[in-house]
Amino acid sequence: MKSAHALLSIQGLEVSYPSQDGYNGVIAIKNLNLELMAGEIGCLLGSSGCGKSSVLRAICGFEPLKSGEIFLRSKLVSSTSTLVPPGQRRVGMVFQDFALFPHLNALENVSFGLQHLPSEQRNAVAMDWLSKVSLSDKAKSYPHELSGGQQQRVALARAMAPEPDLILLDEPFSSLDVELRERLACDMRNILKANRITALLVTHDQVEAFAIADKVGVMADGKILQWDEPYELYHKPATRYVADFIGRGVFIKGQVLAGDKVQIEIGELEMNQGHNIEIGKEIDVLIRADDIQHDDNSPMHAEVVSKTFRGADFLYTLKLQSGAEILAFVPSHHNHAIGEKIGITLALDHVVTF
Ligand SMILES: Nc1ncnc2c1ncn2[C@@H]1O[C@H](COP(=O)(O)OP(=O)(O)OP(=O)(O)O)[C@@H](O)[C@H]1O
Repeated sequence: MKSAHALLSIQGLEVSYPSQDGYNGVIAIKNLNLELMAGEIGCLLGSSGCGKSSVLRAICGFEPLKSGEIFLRSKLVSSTSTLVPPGQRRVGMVFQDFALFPHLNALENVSFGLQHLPSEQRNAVAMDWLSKVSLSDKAKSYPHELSGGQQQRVALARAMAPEPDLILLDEPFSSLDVELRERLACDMRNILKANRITALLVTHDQVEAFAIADKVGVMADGKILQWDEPYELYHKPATRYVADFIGRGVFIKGQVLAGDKVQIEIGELEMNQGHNIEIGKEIDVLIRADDIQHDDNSPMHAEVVSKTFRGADFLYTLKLQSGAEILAFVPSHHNHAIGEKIGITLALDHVVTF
């Protein structure tokens, strides 16, 4: 159902590409629905080839639709018989490689989309946007004189300056260092929110998606499997694929007990969503790395099978008595050897079962 107040509304979107031999086409997007309210930041999250960029291209007007409709501010911009040209959609775009004009300085890059304004006003507006992304002092710098993060902020200012209704961001952090990404994702969210900009981002990186977006859609094979707030996606994944894709975890076997409980090898858990499951039934229980706590005093032990040092913590793979393996994040001052048995406790809030 299309909401009258959505800034962006996509209904039943299908996009396909012709195959190389010209016969059987590739269906890249299948019956995709999504809505963004004004000021909301959405994100499409999925692995390579799942169709994220095809959705952005369809919103921009670069792809004709096989079926479905796209509305911007309730105006039909794409359908099988309508294709409003990209330049008339009031949609801004920030590309993976930022695509700044190398021969123009930061100010000129930002003023590029402001040709309709008299030159004095154009400069003032561009300077104002540069200051909103904290780059007033770099107005005269050329892209090659700016760091990756600064180039990205110029690209964002350039996209925001003409005040589009919607900004699309295609993997905006992928060319930057891993450490930088999380901080910049947080900065970008603050800039977008401070300027009440509606944005849709695509990424394959969950940390980025969660740091920036109000709503995240997990995509696979041209479909959105779940569109939800990050907290809900993490704690209440609707499908096994989503549970697997989000966070670090494993499934271990459990048996349903009376009173909506489930027994797993390392304890008894209360199910928040397990009603109507027949007692005695075997189910899979998701145990994430952050559900397991290391505790030297715990009587329950597991053997360290492998470990990855991540700076602040280790990601341990631990073997239980049955041979089943679980993951655990353990503060990095607890440096245990492979083969050692360490004490663990279960600390689960939301039990996810399939
Ligand atoms: N121009 C094209 N011609 C034919 N097939 C295409 C074309 N563009 C994309 N595809 C196919 O459509 C599917 C979705 O591609 P898309 O680029 O939307 O995925 P993506 O999730 O953005 O991937 P990535 O994260 O790698 O950029 C893929 O199977 C891809 O091979």
